Formats: sequence, C-alpha cells, structure tokens
Amino acid sequence: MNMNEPNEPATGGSTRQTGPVILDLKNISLSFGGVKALTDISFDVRQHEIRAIIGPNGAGKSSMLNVINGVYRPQQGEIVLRGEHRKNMDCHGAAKAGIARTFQNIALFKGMTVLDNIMTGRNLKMKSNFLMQALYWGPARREELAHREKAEEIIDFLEIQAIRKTPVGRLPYGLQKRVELGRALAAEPDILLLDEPMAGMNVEEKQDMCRFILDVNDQFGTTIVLIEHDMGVVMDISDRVVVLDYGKKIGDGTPDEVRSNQNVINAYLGVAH
Ligand SMILES: Nc1ncnc2c1ncn2[C@@H]1O[C@H](COP(=O)(O)OP(=O)(O)OP(=O)(O)O)[C@@H](O)[C@H]1O
Repeated sequence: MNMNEPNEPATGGSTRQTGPVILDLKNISLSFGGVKALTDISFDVRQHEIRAIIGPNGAGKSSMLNVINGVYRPQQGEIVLRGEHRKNMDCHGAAKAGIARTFQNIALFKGMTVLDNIMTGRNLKMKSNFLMQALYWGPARREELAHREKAEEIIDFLEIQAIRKTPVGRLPYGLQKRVELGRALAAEPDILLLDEPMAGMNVEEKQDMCRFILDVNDQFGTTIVLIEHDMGVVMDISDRVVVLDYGKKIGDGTPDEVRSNQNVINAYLGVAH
C-alpha cells in the first residue's frame, strides 16, 4: 500500500477524504493465561478516518484499544505508528505520540469540577512543575492561564459552559460522557480512541455525541477509532469498520461491505461456530 497516496472518499455513510495510513496493527495476538483475547488481528487506520471496531460482547474490542494505547502488551505482532515499528506501546509513549482515549466506564474525578477534570487532560502539555511554579511564579502563572484558556475553548466547543463549575459526580451520565470526551480533547490528540462513547445514552444524547464526534473529526482533523454497539451510529458515521468475534477478525471494510458480509451476519445472529 502506498503510504503517501490520499484515499478515495469512503463509500459508506461518509464522503470524508481520508489520508495515508497513520496506524497499522499487524498480526496482533494477546492472551490472558488460557484466554485468547486477540488472535492474529491486522487492520490499519488512515489519517482523518473514522474507524469503528464492532463485535459481540467479549469479542476483544476493548483489548484492541488497550493494545493501541499501551495498557496491554501483545505477545505477538507489531504496531506501526506513522511508519515507526514497535512491538508494543506504553501509555505515556502513546499519549506523547498524540493518542488519547475515553473509557467504557467513565474515568473522571467525580469530586472535581468539569473545568478541573478537563484541565487534567492538559497535564502532558504543561511544562512547569511544582518547583518551577514556586521559583518562577510569573511564567508558571502565564502557562496555567494559557491552559485554562484551552480548556475553556473545549468547554465552549462541547456546549457545557453552564456546568463548567459543577462537580462531575453530580452530572447525568450523558453529560459525564461528554466531559470525558472533553478531557481527551484537552490533550489535542491526533488519534482519539473512544470506547463506547454512546453507551447508556438516550436518543437525544446519542445524537449530540454523534454530532460532537463528527465535529471533532471535521474541525480538528482528528483521526477517530471507536468501539460502539449502536449499529445505526456505526454505519452512519464510520468510513470503515473492522469486525471482531471471539478475538478473531471476521470482517473489514466500508459499512456497506461489512453489512453484507455473511460471517458478520452470522456472528450477529448468533449462528453456531
Ligand atoms: N485484564 C484481563 N484479564 C483477563 N481476561 C481479560 C482481560 N481483559 C479482557 N479479558 C478477556 O478477553 C476477552 C475479550 O475482552 P474485551 O473486553 O476486549 O471484549 P469486548 O469486545 O470489549 O467486550 P464488551 O463488548 O463486552 O466490552 C474476554 O474473554 C475477556 O474476558
């Protein structure tokens, strides 16, 4: 595959122009004791793409995201990020390389305000540490103000100005999910991994989240890899979809291709293996 050629617009629900491959997962296998979570999985992600990972419960979707951002280290395979080959990622390295993520179960500081939670997403961008803040109060203060400004921009973007000072634990679930997206965006990622961003949401909240995901992709040019169970959403917003079942890849292609793939239909209808 030519890494420098831009891709044709997707033939699924989107007319998005995607770029060269930014992330390439090659023959990834991961097991926990006797449990094979992922077996020889390969797929790539193009710049500016919205790439979905779907599959029944326990298929290995979250494990795959955890491999991409270094929470899990695969026993076999290779991760190629912007052409750089590695056996595995580490969490800090992934964050420094511009990968941010949200989690299936919201991972926010419930007692802290929305603004402060979003500020925690700026950690890697902050140059001044505690000692510098004590010694060089002026520059550290200016840096803090610049980070706050960025956090406020994200708050405006996600339309959560009214709750910026509210402790996250007091917010309804749908808004907490939006704040978690805000915290990931605060890192200004190139690649955003979203683990079930719409889980537990009502129809209106899902529509809002869909709009924000598309806007992030469109306005910031962020590449998005998402796990989602709502097939309507997946087929609507994704350029390409990879389908896992029992840790194996059973489908990969545009939403139309995946929809008509017999293995995928069987997996979702629960045909015996
Ligand atoms: N830390 C772990 N220790 C042991 N087994 C694990 C661990 N993480 C995942 N697994 C196992 O790996 C398999 C894949 O799990 P994973 O959570 O990746 O699936 P999933 O497709 O994300 O499922 P769901 O849709 O239910 O979230 C499962 O059998 C699971 O029990």
